[in-house]
Amino acid sequence: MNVQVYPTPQATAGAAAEAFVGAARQAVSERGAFHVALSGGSTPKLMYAALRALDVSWVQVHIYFSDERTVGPDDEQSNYHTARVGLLDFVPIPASQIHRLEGERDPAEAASDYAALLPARLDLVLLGMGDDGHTASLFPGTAGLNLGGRVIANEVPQQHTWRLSFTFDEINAARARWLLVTGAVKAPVLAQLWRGEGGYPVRQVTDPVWFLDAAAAQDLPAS
Ligand SMILES: O=C(O)[C@H](O)[C@@H](O)[C@H](O)[C@H](O)COP(=O)(O)O
Repeated sequence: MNVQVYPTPQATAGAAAEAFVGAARQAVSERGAFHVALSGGSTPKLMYAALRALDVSWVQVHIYFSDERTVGPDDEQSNYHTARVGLLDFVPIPASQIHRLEGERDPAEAASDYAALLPARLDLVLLGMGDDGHTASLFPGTAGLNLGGRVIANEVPQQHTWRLSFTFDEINAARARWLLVTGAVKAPVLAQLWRGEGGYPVRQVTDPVWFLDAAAAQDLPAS
């Protein structure tokens, strides 16, 4: 397992941002572009802030989203909105290279259209993890956990809503997967994951690189 633990959320985000620069440089060097899917939630905000100050060849970066809430792009709940106000408004990435999941549309139609615009293979999928062990919008007990294809509409009864999400097939087809997880609230789930317990959705992500802060990693066995 590739597990990197840093003392604080800021240090964890900074390390992930530096790794993002390296991954982008390698993808551009090898294939002329960097196709990366951002995750949602709040954890990425610190990484976005760190990325704004780093040297990335943004004109060769294509941004996607691993999941999205069924809201419009200006809604503060939107993962696109979080990325836009935290990063995309501050870097010279062509608007045509920001590929938004259209949460305001019919979920099934939006999912189908999004799958059609994805590259054959993403270079990187950035993911977070909820304190219930979900990742992207693949929540415990939802149909999406077992759906194939690339992008789905997933009903999330525990949140009384639908979400748009990559499937695990899509996530695991990418060249790389990073899980950025910080905060003590995530520690119990991580400890169970490490013990092979809990049956959490995130365990279906293959060969991730874990970027953890000390609080999230506090219950893990000393490596
Ligand atoms: O849309 C979302 O909510 C995310 O894609 C989700 O999978 C997120 O990564 C986790 O819920 C962690 O969220 P936090 O970073 O806010 O803890």
